[in-house]
Amino acid sequence: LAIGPRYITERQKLDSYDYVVVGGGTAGIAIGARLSERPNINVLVIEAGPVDAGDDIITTPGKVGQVMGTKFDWLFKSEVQTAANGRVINVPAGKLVGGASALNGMCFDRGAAADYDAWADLGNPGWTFDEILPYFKRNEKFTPPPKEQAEFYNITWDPSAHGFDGAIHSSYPSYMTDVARPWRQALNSMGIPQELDGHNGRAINMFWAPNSLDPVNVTRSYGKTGYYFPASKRSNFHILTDTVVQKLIHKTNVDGSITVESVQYKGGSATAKREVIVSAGAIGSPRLLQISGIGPSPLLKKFNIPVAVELPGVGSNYQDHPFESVRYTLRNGPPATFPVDAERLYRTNKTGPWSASGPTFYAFLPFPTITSKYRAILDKYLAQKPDAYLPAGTDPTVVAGYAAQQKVLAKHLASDLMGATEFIYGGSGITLSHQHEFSRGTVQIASTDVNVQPIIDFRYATNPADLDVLVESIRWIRSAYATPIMQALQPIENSPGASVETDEAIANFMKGQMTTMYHSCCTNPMQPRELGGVVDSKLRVFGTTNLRVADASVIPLIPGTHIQSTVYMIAEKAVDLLLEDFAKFD
Ligand SMILES: Cc1cc2nc3c(=O)[nH]c(=O)nc-3n(C[C@H](O)[C@H](O)[C@H](O)COP(=O)(O)OP(=O)(O)OC[C@H]3O[C@@H](n4cnc5c(N)ncnc54)[C@H](O)[C@@H]3O)c2cc1C
Repeated sequence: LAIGPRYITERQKLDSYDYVVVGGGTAGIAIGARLSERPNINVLVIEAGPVDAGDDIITTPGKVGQVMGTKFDWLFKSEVQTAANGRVINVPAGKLVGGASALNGMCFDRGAAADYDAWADLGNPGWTFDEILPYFKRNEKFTPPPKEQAEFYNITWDPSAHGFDGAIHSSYPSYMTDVARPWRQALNSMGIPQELDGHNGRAINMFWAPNSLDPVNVTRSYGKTGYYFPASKRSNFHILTDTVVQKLIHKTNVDGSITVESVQYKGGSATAKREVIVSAGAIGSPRLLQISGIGPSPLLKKFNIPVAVELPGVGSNYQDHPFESVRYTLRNGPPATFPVDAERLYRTNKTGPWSASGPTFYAFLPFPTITSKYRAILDKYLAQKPDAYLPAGTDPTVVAGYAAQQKVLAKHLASDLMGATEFIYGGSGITLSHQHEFSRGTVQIASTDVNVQPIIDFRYATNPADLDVLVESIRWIRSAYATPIMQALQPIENSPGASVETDEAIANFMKGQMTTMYHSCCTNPMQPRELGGVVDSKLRVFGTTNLRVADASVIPLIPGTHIQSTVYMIAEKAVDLLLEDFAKFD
């Protein structure tokens, strides 16, 4: 196997590999790297983007957000959001080794147990929280906060829920401000408890969660550092960078199933002896399947693509966490802190604001905590005809899948064990985001050319039940600011403003604001085929013999959390599923 540098040119490529992974992003690089830990396996990862050169905008925590819009971003844009005031929304997506893990805000939390139990409820054995916890832990290398920091902020954690020798560092930044203390106290005064740890299945109420942060170098921990670096030293791990996969080439078997024979890219192709894994992300994976003839036949026929496997679910079920902000001025708030000399502090001793990225303190509130109207809203939602707000002409299997999701979602949302809305306090206001939107979007090719961006339609707020949840969430924020603790800060609501009072006015405000929290997922749902599923519970694409998908696209229901650690968990579990079948292909 041994050939020179691990990131290779077309000429150095082997004739075939045990596994070919399409997309070296968050999930893909993890899968490729983990497989290569077995010396008897060789693996090729093909990534559209480069290996970054340790660019400051990627590695420095305080610079999060600055990679968007650069050469490391696919620069996608959404369709006009007709139900959300006709806006076009940027949809950033990583185009480099490590994918979105190099772009993201470094929040490293998990969903509540109910979020994943809901996946199992949809017909996916093996995916309850208890069953997937080992894979979350396998990915994580947790460093608890120092004692003084933990005591000052009351940061608590449950050691049994963390991994300590995984690939991705999780830790707390040394730089924190105390601006959220009154908020925490106010929520406590409303009877909302602080959980021991969001990582242990109780990512509800209030809790602390770490960032994907290397505590020694105080830099981003991501796909490149955690998985690519160790793998690149192994002779059985190869990667083709700056290489966009155009198509999966397959043959049809006597039973009608297909076998992928090779993976085609500009100037060449690669062959897998065992399996091909598509990990091109929530936009890239359905695009590649559709171009390759795996998808809804009406769409494929529109582009004269022969239908290899009729799978109406490919590109359906698109979910995200739309977010909005409510802005306040605090007339008696804490004095503003000026991050003087942030650059010098970071460069000299890795302290100061540049050493910190995303939030670490969260409130994910169950629906019954947010509103006493939760039952009425859920009943109204359950009474909807399943296809009432899906795109016209949605395939009956996809409608059946949505009907199953309606029941599962409503059951869990009625409990105290699933977060319905996330609230992040930032001093001058609250960011709130709907964790389980009822609307469903689509991702559909616009061309047979993989370099043409597909039609990305969130379809935000197309289901009016989403607005019911958001209106109640705004009302809840107002009730939190009405507590004596928050009133002592003398808040004035600037936006939407106290005059925006009726349900209709609040809903209108939301429609004009909602935008992506960058959690695109669910476009190749893991669900039974008769429910519009694309992969089974072992991530095998229905109707194929050697093709799996493993990335954010296989999530059936978006969990109430920032989703990167969930994607890493999927990748870690995918490796075990692949290895279970390793011998089958001998
Ligand atoms: C700006 C931003 C901020 C975020 N913030 C957070 C956060 O703070 N916390 C959190 O938990 N989550 C966050 N997320 C979400 C999380 O990072 C992503 O959901 C997750 O990383 C997606 O992983 P993935 O493997 O599905 O896709 P990706 O990581 O996007 O990987 C897909 C890879 O496939 C490659 N690819 C696509 N098509 C092809 C092709 N045809 N040929 C070859 N390669 C291809 C891409 O270039 C990419 O590298 C954020 C996401 C973004 C974009």
